[in-house]
Amino acid sequence: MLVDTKTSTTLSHEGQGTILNNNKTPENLHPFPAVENKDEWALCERPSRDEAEAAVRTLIKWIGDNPDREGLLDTPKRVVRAYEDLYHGYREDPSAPLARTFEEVNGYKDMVLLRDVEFYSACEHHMVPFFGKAHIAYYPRNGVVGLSKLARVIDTFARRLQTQETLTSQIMDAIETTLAPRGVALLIEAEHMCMSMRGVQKKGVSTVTSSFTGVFENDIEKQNRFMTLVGER
Ligand SMILES: Nc1nc2c(ncn2[C@@H]2O[C@H](COP(=O)(O)OP(=O)(O)OP(=O)(O)O)[C@@H](O)[C@H]2O)c(=O)[nH]1
Repeated sequence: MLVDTKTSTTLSHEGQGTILNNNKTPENLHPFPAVENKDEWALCERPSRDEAEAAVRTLIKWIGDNPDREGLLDTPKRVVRAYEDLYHGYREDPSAPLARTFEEVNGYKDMVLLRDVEFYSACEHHMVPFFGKAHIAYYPRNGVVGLSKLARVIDTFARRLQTQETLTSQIMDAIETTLAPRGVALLIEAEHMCMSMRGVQKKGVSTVTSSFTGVFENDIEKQNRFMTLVGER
């Protein structure tokens, strides 16, 4: 939640109480914290669009090109617009898509599994893409959630600077705390371009992360069933 007066800004977010009194207007601040559970997120002040475009011009010069040549003249504007799209997760509340559940599902209590949810993210070390598929399952407790909403939660976290491990934990935490199902299973497989197009240059490496809670953690048969269904093609 963001509360503002013209003279002082107070920000708070579920589990992340931080007060900021610095005479900033809301436009100067990101609505959701980039850093979970740390006071550092209060430092996430948003520069102006002009400042962001100037930074892109600087990077163009840094790589050795001329930002004033015709082909690059509008590039800073395009890059800043593209960043708004690529990193839209910073402007979204990850718990919002899960707020609405459907309770009348004719007593359905078995596993709900979404396989092959495509996602695109960027690693926080090099700001280079990593992308792949997430497989997510849960056992309902008090109803089910719209299928697209799970994919939205994945995207909200993916569209921030990430590590694959943090992405995995954040998706799990959001589903656990908002939906409180009987258990969640999540497996993410991804290729990191920072390993293939630069640096060590190993193409086709698939990094796999996983997380299990509730019945998936305690009942190995349920966990195995999830893994089998994810592996079956
Ligand atoms: N654990 C983890 N590491 C990642 C992820 N994305 C990128 N990395 C790694 O982050 C590391 C950063 O290492 P540094 O030594 O600080 O950076 P670097 O000199 O650019 O490293 P190289 O990639 O080896 O050239 C690299 O080993 C990347 O492969 C991720 O999602 N999870």
